[in-house]
Amino acid sequence: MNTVSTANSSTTTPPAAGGDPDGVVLEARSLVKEFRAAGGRRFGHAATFRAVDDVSFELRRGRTTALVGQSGSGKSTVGRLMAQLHPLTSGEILLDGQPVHAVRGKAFTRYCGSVQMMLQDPFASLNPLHRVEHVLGRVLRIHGHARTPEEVREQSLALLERVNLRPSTRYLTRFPHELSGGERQRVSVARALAAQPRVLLADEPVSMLDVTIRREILDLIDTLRREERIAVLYITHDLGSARAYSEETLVMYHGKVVERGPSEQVISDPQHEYTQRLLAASPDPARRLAR
Ligand SMILES: Nc1ncnc2c1ncn2[C@@H]1O[C@H](COP(=O)(O)OP(=O)(O)OP(=O)(O)O)[C@@H](O)[C@H]1O
Repeated sequence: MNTVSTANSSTTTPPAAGGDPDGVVLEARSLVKEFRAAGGRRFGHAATFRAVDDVSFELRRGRTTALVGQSGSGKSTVGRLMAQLHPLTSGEILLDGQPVHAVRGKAFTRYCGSVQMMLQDPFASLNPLHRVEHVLGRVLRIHGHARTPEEVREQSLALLERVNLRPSTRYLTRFPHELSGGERQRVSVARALAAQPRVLLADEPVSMLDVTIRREILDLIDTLRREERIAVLYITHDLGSARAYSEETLVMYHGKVVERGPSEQVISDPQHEYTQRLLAASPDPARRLAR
């Protein structure tokens, strides 16, 4: 599959020849996100709740960074900020070193050409009225990777092969309800790949799947990371898979990153009291998934 840079947005510039020596594709700098708090106004001002508080990190080519934390710690909000689905309260997101301002319209489409998001619920993220060929064809056309029906079909089949949905011709004409949960999530991966992105934001991509299927999907994402040099943000509450599938782990608590470092180190020797509690609450904190 072609992994050409698609950073042709007016908000971005392509990397310098040879690329960033550190391989940084997408960077979060001091991200803050406040939501209006439930319960209205205080002291005459709208009360706000800070879901993300001064979060910074870098996503590098061919590497996976895990964002872990308990429910409500702010992980998904970080993912949505990086995907440009929420405006920032403050802070900055940089793609190829260039600030990305809250993008809409065509600029948003161009941003999605570089940064794709994958959600945990494949039932909700795939339109039940559309066949797989429509789902993939739409993305291929929007990003200009296929134009004619023949090109769309050929590339869609190649994408299905890439995510191990074989025979691909059979999957092309299926509706989401004709697929298993794991197959649906493979279609979600294929849809993300159709944009030829350089960054994949995977928000709990396996939490709704049967345990037996989880590893298959995580292995697939890991293969793409390695072979296509995609930068992956892996959002999860599962410390075992963060350890197995990411080089770096960030631990979030109440909107802040309280600990970060090489995954092996963070999970085998946590320094922060919250990470220690998270590990203690994990069903098998010492678990290490075989690769
Ligand atoms: N659109 C919104 N409006 C108001 N509050 C929100 C909004 N989105 C998220 N929040 C709040 O922000 C906090 C962080 O939510 P977020 O979904 O980022 O957590 P999370 O760590 O991803 O949790 P989970 O693992 O359960 O998905 C929560 O308290 C949530 O209620």
